[in-house]
Amino acid sequence: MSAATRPGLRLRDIGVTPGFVGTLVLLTTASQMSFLAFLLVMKHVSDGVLDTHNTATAIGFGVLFTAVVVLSGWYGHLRSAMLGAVAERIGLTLRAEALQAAVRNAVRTDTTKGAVVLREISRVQGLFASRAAVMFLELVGAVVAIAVMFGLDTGLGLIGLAGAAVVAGLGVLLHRAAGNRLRESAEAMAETATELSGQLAHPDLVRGLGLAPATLARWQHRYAAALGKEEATHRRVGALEEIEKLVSELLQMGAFLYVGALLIDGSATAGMLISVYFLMSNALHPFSHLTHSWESWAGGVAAWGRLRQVMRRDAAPTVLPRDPEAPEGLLLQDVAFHPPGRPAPVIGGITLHLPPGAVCTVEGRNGMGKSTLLRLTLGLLQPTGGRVLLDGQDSVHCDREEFGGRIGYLPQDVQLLDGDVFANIGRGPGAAAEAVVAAARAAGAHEMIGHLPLGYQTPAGQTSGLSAGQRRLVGLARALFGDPRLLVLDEPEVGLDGAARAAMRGAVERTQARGGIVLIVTHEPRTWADLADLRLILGPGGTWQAQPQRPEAATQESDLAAVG
Ligand SMILES: Nc1ncnc2c1ncn2[C@@H]1O[C@H](COP(=O)(O)OP(=O)(O)OP(=O)(O)O)[C@@H](O)[C@H]1O
Repeated sequence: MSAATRPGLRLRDIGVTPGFVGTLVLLTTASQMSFLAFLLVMKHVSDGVLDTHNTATAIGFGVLFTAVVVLSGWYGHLRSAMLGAVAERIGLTLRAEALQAAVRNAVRTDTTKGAVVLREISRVQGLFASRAAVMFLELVGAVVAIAVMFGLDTGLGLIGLAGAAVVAGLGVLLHRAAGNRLRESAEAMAETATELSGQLAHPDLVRGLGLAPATLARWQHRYAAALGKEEATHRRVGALEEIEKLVSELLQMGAFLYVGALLIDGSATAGMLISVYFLMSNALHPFSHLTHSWESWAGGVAAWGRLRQVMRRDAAPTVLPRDPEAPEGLLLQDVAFHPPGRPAPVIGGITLHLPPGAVCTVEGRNGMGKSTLLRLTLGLLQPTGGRVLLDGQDSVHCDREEFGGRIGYLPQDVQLLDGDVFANIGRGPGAAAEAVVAAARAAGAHEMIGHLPLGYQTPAGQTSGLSAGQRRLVGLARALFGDPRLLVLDEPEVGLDGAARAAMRGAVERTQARGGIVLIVTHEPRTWADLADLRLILGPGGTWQAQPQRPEAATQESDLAAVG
């Protein structure tokens, strides 16, 4: 079955609708028009005032000027508020969805992309928050200003046009000078910081093996190189920015002098002389603003593209209804996993039915695909062929929250999340206390937790002082929380003492007795031999073999397993 996905992230999902863009264009045009009206009125009125010395007209002119400034400010405020709302919406809605896609991406590719996705979201937010997204609209103002300059005098229009071309050209130069260097050096710096924090996450190893000086030296060397590159680029960009500013001012002054000459010549008015300064500024500044915000604009657009890609490729799969024909329990129907580029599949078309109350051990040498099979069963990995159904519900095309509630999973490397022991067992801080304690008791962890300094309130994250065995027991309690229908244990016996092993066995027995299904990856099949109904043995190249352990169970439940 192919993974049906949503059409992907669109601009309208974050509120950038045609209506939104239209309103932005209208506000920008209105602001430009009011500026233009102001200029024309100012020109005529000031020429009149100079001739007639009429104070009332001068006051009227002042009032008009204030009104236009207030109006433009109001338009600007409205526009900022609209853009701010988009930035906020990106933070509120996109973050959750994009992070879920990042988690799916991380599970699929075995990488940690969450932090990268967060950075991409911040970049897109920055695009709107910094107004860089609407810098292009400001170009309308430049076109209008140049057109008015042509209307006043062809020579003046040419000065405006040439000035805009020079500033835009300098912008291109500026962009070339910065090129990808700023982004590259920022990425190099982020990479070195990530690498360092990755190494510092294993302080015992780094200190114990005396790796600290080498680690720091390597980091310092790479960091200094990235910093040097960034500073050189900043210096170059800074110099070009200064040149651009100077050229803009010279051009403005040039236009002023040109109209001054026309005035002396009698072919221009004083009003025109005053207007020309504002007109030049309107003709040049949008280009220079665009240049200065180019990095954040280009960065934001590229980040948007990458975000769309992640969200399209790792969009939430569509939820399929339960298959009414499917039998109760866990059904693996011709499940295969053949990653591209590999000569043979990791999992080669397993068909298996485990009815309620069945225990199955999964065996095989290192690298034979045991963990991959568990991930396929849990729906964390999309099979390249076949499907997995738990009580008729597809494990990939499901409501993850609902499906996750029916699953208990104890991975090989137990990761406890930030928060206390209670929140970890209860899969969140709002769980019912009785259910959390019941799960802890079932895992044989209740007493151990009682002896912790803060009991169930003991922090359980990475920095907690829980031992590896204690973490495993808390992990088992989390797996048993809510009496899951399917309990999946990845090498559960590793690193546990006698009492903890007994608790683990007890948990399997109780799950079996209440009609749950248990899947155990193990390198010690004998530990589970008396409980297992079925042994699934994985071999190289996706080969597999299913051996029923209890003939009576196999005959009673004729479809306990199909043998491949
Ligand atoms: N998403 C994936 N893409 C490509 N290859 C993968 C993917 N997931 C697993 N594999 C490959 O499948 C093989 C089996 O890995 P898996 O972790 O399932 O083995 P295992 O039997 O659990 O090993 P061990 O006993 O050492 O834990 C490995 O070679 C691994 O690289």
